[in-house]
Amino acid sequence: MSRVVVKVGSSSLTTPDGHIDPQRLAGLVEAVGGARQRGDDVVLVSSGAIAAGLGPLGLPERPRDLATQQAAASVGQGALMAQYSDRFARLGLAVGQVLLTVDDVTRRGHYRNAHQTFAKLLELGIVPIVNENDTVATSEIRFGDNDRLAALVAHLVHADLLVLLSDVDGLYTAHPSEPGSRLIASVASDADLAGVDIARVGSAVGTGGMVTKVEAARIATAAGIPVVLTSAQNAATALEGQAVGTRFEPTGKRRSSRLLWLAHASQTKGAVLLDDGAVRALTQRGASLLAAGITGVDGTFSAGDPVDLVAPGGGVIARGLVNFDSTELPSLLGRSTADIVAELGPDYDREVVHRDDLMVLQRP
Ligand SMILES: Nc1ncnc2c1ncn2[C@@H]1O[C@H](COP(=O)(O)OP(=O)(O)O)[C@@H](O)[C@H]1O
Ligand SMILES: N[C@@H](CCC(=O)OP(=O)(O)O)C(=O)O
Repeated sequence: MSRVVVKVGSSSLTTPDGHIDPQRLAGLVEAVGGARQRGDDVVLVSSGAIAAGLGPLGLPERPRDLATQQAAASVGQGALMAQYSDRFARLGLAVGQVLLTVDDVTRRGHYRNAHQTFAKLLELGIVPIVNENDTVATSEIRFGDNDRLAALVAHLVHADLLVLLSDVDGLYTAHPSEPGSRLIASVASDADLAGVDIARVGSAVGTGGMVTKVEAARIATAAGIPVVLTSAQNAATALEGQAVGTRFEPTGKRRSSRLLWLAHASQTKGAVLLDDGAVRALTQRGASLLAAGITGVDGTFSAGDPVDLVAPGGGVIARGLVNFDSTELPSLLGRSTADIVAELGPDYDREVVHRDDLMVLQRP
């Protein structure tokens, strides 16, 4: 038995006039049902809320402004879930809706909660259907694309495989309409992507084209999870474990899920500027960040927010969840914790960023 996260794009589920395509949705549900019958756990990450809301709202194309996107998502998400519930019920399977925002998975308490929600749903044999909570997500807190969301969910649920389904049957050496472009069957490392052209955007309803899919594949494979990228028509074949589309091999090992979200999903609210000693302490010794090694603060943030940690040269060397508000930090800069506690009391006996809440992105 294995655990699979399947992500399906808007273009594979909806018609150009902004409605759900019932046949294609049913085909996907059949494929997922087959995997469940074999005993596999499946989490479905489904896009299509905005695209499926266009028709009912009489919108001719994907709106550009956030408020109308949110309204379309609100209508479309309900329509999608209604069809999924109906189709899965015909196979004797129950579905559970999970709508996530970035905060749900980066803040410590919320993250644990999301993890437990998935564990319980899977234990009960339910097929979780995940999307971003588009209706409440503002531009600052948005993932914006479900490819990366799926990679992070795959890591969160300890998946054995991530399947990315699109309207194209795999990654090509250049846009599939370019003469001479060829399907790439296997990607073992970044070196195999050298010279591959993924710049051209995809369908009118999809968001990221190949760029976000390759990025998602990088996140998942770096965390030890293989990825298969293929078309929705090939869903059953991919779920049966047969070679199809493009397979990305794992390049790294599993690490703390919450920190993976922090590095790849969160939008930082500001930055904390470090001196050379602090950079060395973080990158070489895995230490926590103390006020003594901080030279400045940028932006407005509250305790608990994700921030960039910036080296003297300007490079972002890490991300972390900060334990102080941006208004509190300036008076603490360069001071030892003992000195701060002596003046301000035991409440101030905390690291600016604890090492457990910190992800080093690059070593100088
Ligand atoms: N090198 C490439 N190989 C395959 N597809 C590519 C490539 N470069 C760009 N694309 C485009 O990316 C599209 C898939 O992305 P997108 O439309 O966002 O899909 P989805 O809605 O499934 O997320 C393909 O249909 C294709 O037009
Ligand atoms: N959350 C959005 C989808 C975002 C997205 O990544 O779309 P797609 O590129 O079609 O996978 C929605 O449901 O409309």
